[in-house]
Amino acid sequence: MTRYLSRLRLTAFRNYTAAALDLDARHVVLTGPNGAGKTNLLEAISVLSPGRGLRGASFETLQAHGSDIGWAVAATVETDNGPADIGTGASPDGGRRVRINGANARSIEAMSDYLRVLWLTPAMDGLFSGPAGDRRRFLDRLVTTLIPSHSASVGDYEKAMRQRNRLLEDNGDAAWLDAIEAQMAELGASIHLARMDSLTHLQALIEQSLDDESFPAAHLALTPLFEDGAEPASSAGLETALTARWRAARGLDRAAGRTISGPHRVDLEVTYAQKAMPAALGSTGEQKALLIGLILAHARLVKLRTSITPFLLLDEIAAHLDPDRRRALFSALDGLGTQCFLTGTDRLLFEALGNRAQMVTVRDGRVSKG
Ligand SMILES: Nc1ncnc2c1ncn2[C@@H]1O[C@H](COP(=O)(O)OP(=O)(O)OP(=O)(O)O)[C@@H](O)[C@H]1O
Repeated sequence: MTRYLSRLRLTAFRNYTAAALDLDARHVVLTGPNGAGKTNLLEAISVLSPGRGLRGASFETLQAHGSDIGWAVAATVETDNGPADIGTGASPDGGRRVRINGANARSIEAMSDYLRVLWLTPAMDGLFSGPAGDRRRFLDRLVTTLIPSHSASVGDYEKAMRQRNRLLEDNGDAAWLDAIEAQMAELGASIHLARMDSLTHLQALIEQSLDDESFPAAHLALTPLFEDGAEPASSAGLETALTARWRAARGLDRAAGRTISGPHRVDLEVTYAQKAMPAALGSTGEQKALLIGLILAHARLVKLRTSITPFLLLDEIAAHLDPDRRRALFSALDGLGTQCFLTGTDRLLFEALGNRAQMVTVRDGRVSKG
């Protein structure tokens, strides 16, 4: 059976006061005017996974303005082993609560046993040639969908780095700096290796999509750029290299007020048919087609490595594609065997999906079927 969301409930989430949606296993098309709440609904699904969701927003911003009830998102996931009720929301300490089948769960990572979520949004348009941060977020998202604890490791690394920056600023104790840099190096090396491993697997699947004319991602190459020019041979080698680099850079980092180099600065070189981006980029529609090819490869990878078919959230994608590519997208989504959530302002864009999708109208933070 295809895993699917059969029910979704939003409380005090963005522009939704309270909304409930019952769904069947088909794709879900959300249509409605600008500002209706379509992306917010996708974001609600995305926060059912580790990390901060598809906008990368802090949890406070998810809270509906003017509401004194804490935000919450709950869903029922239908699986081969029966339905599972999962939910997350604001917790009094400013973090988030996680509930699975009526009990509190230790962390959001536990949710990954029930669902994995991937998305493609207009904010990812700069993935190939925009700022490095966009590619880092993509990379960490890639790893998190395969190794759910990755998101927390990145958080721990960043926390340790902030501590280091504060210690440098305060001219703190050198032994403390040694200890924090050692902790950063251990976390940084494992984060780096997980990224490289996931990227290698993704690249292999990208290359296998050769026959896909509509989404010709097969010629796309994502290659890590190393600050030192070459990748260290082992995790231990990387830890040693990072520790040495940070120790040597204390003066420079103190002057800069931040840690100038390390795994938090990694970037990817993106080429298409061996040509560098952005020169190799075609039209807006062709770029979208490449991004779709990439996300489809990502979805196949998650399915292959975790045996959990991920839910796919595609925000405003159909509008950029010509009718042939739209049809190809819909059949590619069918081929994945997952429930996909698509948004758009124009219902006609989804006509070719016929009854393979259920239509949902979104208006002023309210949802209705049909
Ligand atoms: N915390 C919040 N509380 C209340 N409203 C919010 C909150 N955060 C965002 N909004 C509002 O939610 C509305 C809907 O946003 P959303 O991005 O979901 O629209 P959309 O239907 O995807 O529109 P578009 O077609 O323009 O992309 C916006 O008007 C925004 O101001």
